[in-house]
Amino acid sequence: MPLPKAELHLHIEGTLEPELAFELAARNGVELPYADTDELRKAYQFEDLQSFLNLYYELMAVLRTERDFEDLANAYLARAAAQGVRHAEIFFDPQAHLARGVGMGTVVDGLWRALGSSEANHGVSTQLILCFLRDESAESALETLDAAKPYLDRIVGVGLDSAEVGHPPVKFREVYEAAAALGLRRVAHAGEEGPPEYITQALDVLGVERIDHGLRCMEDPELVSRLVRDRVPLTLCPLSNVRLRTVDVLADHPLPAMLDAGLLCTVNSDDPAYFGGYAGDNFDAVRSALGLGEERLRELARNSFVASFLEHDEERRQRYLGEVESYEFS
Ligand SMILES: Nc1ncnc2[nH]cnc12
Ligand SMILES: [Zn+2]
Repeated sequence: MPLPKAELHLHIEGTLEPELAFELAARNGVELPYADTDELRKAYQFEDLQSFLNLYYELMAVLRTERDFEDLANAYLARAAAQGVRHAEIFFDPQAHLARGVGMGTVVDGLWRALGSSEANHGVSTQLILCFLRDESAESALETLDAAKPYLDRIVGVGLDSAEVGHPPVKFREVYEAAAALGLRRVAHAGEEGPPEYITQALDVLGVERIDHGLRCMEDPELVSRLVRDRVPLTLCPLSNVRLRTVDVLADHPLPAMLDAGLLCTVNSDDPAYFGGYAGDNFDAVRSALGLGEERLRELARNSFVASFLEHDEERRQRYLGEVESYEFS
């Protein structure tokens, strides 16, 4: 049995495996510029975040109907459950779909067909986080939040993703204020490729409760002290960092130093279909590459539930935490 964990940094569009991409392409009559899954897999060589995003957005063309989003989410939930994920807070990128003429209702209703029955079907509780694309305009983000208003009973919070450098958090002050006024939780990608100041801005200007990635905080000791003092969770994605070349090799990942510094780190998969592994694979990889012991792994699992947005169901959070504490490593 794998270590129980929550996954807090997972883009549902990043779970599109090549086999499902081809299946959906055939179903929807979409032509992909790759002969087969082998050729597509060969394209998974990334120089940086942007080179990955280009393929990530290109492949989304196959996602057209509610059923496509349902199938995508069910495939992820089955894989995540098999790797010990008990709770998943799932990002989605509506602007990437709206731009292709796929409506907010198609996306949310489709995802919900899988998420609404995920506990019964997969034993995984779920929440949805709507992400704004930071390389789109602030107006577009506001329009997107507006389009999501009929669906807010199924959305726990907002996030910020896509190309980071040159798109500082401050650009999205207004939409985050509007989201807060609607009672939505707030997170943002910061310090993945962007500088430590973007992390500070996300906290000060956007009022985020968690930082997605946050890796580059290590360049600023004062910021590290603040994140430790305020117990701001960081949703790290080790295999993603290697594939997008933020870190040269996994053995160089700063995770052990971050834990030693007292940061509230969690381990997640980001875009598992593209980066070579789901949540449990990321745990296994840091265990072997970084030599993390059992108590460090337990700490990471504990942190994931502490950092999750389960305030509406503290009983559940305590149950999950109990599973972590009583887990026996084999
Ligand atoms: N790792 C990542 N960083 C920023 N935006 C993303 N969208 C999907 N994955 C992402
Ligand atoms: Zn991400």
